[in-house]
Amino acid sequence: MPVSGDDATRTFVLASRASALAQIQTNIVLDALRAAFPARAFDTSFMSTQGDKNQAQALYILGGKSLWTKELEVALLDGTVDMLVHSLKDVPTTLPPGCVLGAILEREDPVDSLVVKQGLEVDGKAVLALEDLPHGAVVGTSSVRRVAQLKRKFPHLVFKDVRGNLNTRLAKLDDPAGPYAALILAKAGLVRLGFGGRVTADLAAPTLYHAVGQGALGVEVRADDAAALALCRALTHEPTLWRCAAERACLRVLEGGCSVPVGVDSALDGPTLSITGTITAIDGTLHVQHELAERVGSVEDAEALGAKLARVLVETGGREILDAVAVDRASRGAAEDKTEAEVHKIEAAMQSAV
Ligand SMILES: NCc1[nH]cc(CCC(=O)O)c1CC(=O)O
Repeated sequence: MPVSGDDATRTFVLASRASALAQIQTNIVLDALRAAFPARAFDTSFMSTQGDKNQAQALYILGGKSLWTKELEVALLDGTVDMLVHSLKDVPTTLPPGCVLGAILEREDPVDSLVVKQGLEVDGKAVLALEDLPHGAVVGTSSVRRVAQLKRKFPHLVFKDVRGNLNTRLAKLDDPAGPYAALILAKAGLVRLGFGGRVTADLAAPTLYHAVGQGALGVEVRADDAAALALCRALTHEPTLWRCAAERACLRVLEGGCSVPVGVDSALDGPTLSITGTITAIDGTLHVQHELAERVGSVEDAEALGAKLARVLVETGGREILDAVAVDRASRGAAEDKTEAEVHKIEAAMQSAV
């Protein structure tokens, strides 16, 4: 029985996946709620996604679009939990009916970082940048956005998938017999997990435009849960909200998720919001980029700016790039076409992802 009303004894249950990063992020939100509302009760629930057969079936029927968040949303909507804590970049730009983003917390540095294999030297010198890596050196990342942009700027490097949670990935990197010279990872995740010391260099724009929403935490609640929404309002960091609203509106118009080669960079300078958007072909050959800046006075203004940016990108060559990405994906098999066994495999992979 969903409990959406408010009484002083209500316990708000925060939930996320059970990965180390997800748990740390949930605890960040928990600490913020306890600090702001010392008289209220909060609890956490960490959901392992070794989903039972019914859940796997449900995921299959729902399609592969938002596997990251679907299972948690089922628990949110049925009232088992009250607040879902996500890395905002993993949250689809359109939420299911009945779910809303109640809070967006202050963003960590959204840049991607270069992490070089421990002790790696080239010509007797430590590697401090992608430029220092020799022809054919293998860089690990599973993100099409990172591969597309970096192939274009560093054609001498080879990009290779790397899977597993952060510890596993770093172990694969440092394995003397392993193929990787370096990895590209979101700085925010490294810092939150206590691996900030492994960052060799930040790859900020214009070297690499980060993912929409990267570095920010989002809290998803039931749209009709006025009490949870009121608590969330106290956690929201307005400058992060405006920047992320613009970034997400841009991606929403481009109809992409985290698996399209779309990069952004945004800044709020007084009332002026500026946002750069990029779309890059998977092989790095084509690239469109545009920057808009406007005075904004509301989240709606920020969203309008992001949507306008998307239209400019589409009209200046972005449409052709995105269509080519869609064709490429279809040829590799759409998520909707996957068998239940394949969905299980995807789930297991996500479970181990950071
Ligand atoms: N897609 C995985 C993911 N989702 C959120 C983060 C890191 C935290 C963040 O970007 O907010 C990561 C890891 C990475 O991309 O290196």
